[in-house]
Amino acid sequence: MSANPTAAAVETETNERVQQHRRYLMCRPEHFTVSYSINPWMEPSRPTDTDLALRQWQSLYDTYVALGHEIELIDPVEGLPDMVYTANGGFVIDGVAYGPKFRFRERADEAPAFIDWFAANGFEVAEPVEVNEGEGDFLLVGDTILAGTGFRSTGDSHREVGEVFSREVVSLTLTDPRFYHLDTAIAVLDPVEGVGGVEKANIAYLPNAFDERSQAILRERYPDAIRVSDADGAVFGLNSASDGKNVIISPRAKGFEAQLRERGYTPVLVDLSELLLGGGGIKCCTLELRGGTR
Ligand SMILES: CN(C)C(=N)NCCC[C@H](N)C(=O)O
Repeated sequence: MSANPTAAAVETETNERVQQHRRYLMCRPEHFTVSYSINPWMEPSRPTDTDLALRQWQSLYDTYVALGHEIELIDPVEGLPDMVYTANGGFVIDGVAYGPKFRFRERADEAPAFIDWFAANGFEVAEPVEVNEGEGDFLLVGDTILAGTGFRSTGDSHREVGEVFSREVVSLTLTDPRFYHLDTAIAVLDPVEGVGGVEKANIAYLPNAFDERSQAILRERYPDAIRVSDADGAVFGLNSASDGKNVIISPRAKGFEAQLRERGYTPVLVDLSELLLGGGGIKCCTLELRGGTR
């Protein structure tokens, strides 16, 4: 413990992790396969095992349920093997769902499926004009939206998402094609704004996934962030889901697991190795539903 009373108070406070309830949208990978390549992880010549993908996905689902979270399911559509990655299906705050508009033709038909689901389940839909891949590239940290660009969502979608939600949007540029969505390079650990103007929201991130300007922004805004190693980033360690206390991560991200423990979080290990063949992990299979009627 530090001799400085202020620092001591912060240490104590940051180690008391409080679990928050979550409501997530997921999609069973019944049609999962890799039949095309739109990211460096996808190799259509490599066989995939749909049953294994289903079992691994089920363990993620069961983990969320065991932690007390609420899961909604969207029906998988044959011929849309990437639909399991529901994080790309929209971005939802206060019951408003900003719909996706996919970069690649291969995923374009997922957009109406997600938009119809939101409309049928009590969400107000904001139809997108600009190319954006939902919560894959938009992360809510406190009151701020961190928005990724460089590979998928456009800079214009950052303006659009800001208009839809009337919130501050901070644009960050990804530079490494392996980390083509923001949720591969940043994990939101404490999404809720602190009390009395104190910003308690914190993140973990992979500095080398970003250009210099974005790294400087992240350093300045989140001086207390966990910076993960390239090795942990390369196994999609950051593609994780946090409820403020439990952080669901890949069992391969050993260093990140230790960093989380040091900060008082509880890492929960779930292996989605088969879904990684499509270029997605835990967070990709998880879309947070904030607000809405239920
Ligand atoms: C963590 N990531 C990257 C996601 N948010 N989504 C995964 C999308 C995978 C899909 N094959 C694609 O390339 O779009």
